[in-house]
Amino acid sequence: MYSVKEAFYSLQGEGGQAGRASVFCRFSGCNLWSGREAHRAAAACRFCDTDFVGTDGQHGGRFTSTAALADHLVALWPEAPGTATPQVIFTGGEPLLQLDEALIAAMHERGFDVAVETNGTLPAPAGIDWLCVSPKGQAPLVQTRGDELKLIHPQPDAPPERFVDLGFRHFFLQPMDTAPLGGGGDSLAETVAYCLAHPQWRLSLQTHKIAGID
Ligand SMILES: C[S@@+](CC[C@H](N)C(=O)[O-])C[C@H]1O[C@@H](n2cnc3c(N)ncnc32)[C@H](O)[C@@H]1O
Ligand SMILES: Nc1nc2[nH]cc(C(=O)O)c2c(=O)[nH]1
Ligand code: SF4
Ligand SMILES: [Mg+2]
Repeated sequence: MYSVKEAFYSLQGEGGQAGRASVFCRFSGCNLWSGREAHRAAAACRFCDTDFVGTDGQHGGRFTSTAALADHLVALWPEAPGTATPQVIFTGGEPLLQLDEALIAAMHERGFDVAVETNGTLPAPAGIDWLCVSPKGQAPLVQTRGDELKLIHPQPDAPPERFVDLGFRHFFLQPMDTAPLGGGGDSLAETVAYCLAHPQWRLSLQTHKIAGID
């Protein structure tokens, strides 16, 4: 049984695949926050910009079989000209609470590349084509390799220096959107300054928010 908050077709907004058309599957639930505002201040992850509670979003629901969820996601890919490889991005919430090798294989069988956005506190199943790890504060990091490390900045308890020797192909710093926290701070200026001073890091902007899309 898989619990999905919402599923939709959009452009990957962040990181090294920004701009790529993708089907998003947002799983319900997270191991670092309940998703309830009353619990935010005491959570292990306190800056989340996402509603991942329940299964009531667009194209959300409970899926009792791997094939049913895979077919549901494939149906969101448009009938479109051209030869672009379809991609599904599993996110959440924390997708590694639910994503398994069977679902990855089912998406591969249907011709999709599989990307994942994870907080890195749970081991990733085999077969993922693009693994994005976004560490959170002091939460123990078990996924120390992947395609991109995308650190939200600034996090006083997660300085970039701690991550530079890990096994990732790309290192991105993404400014913290403080709107979910009531605003304040200038994450963008601080992140730009850090990237200028530390060229190992590249700037990642949440381009879907700029574009006004999901
Ligand atoms: C909502 S999370 C879901 C996936 C997974 N739980 C994680 O944290 O990576 C998706 C992406 O949004 C990022 N994110 C969450 N809140 C943010 C914020 N306020 N500003 C910038 N990025 C944020 C996360 O770090 C992660 O890279
Ligand atoms: N367009 C778009 N790109 C994204 N990349 C990662 C997202 C996420 O919430 O995991 C996200 C999202 O919510 N929307
Ligand atoms: S780990 Fe990801 S989904 Fe969970 S609260 Fe943090 S940003 Fe949100
Ligand atoms: Mg998002």
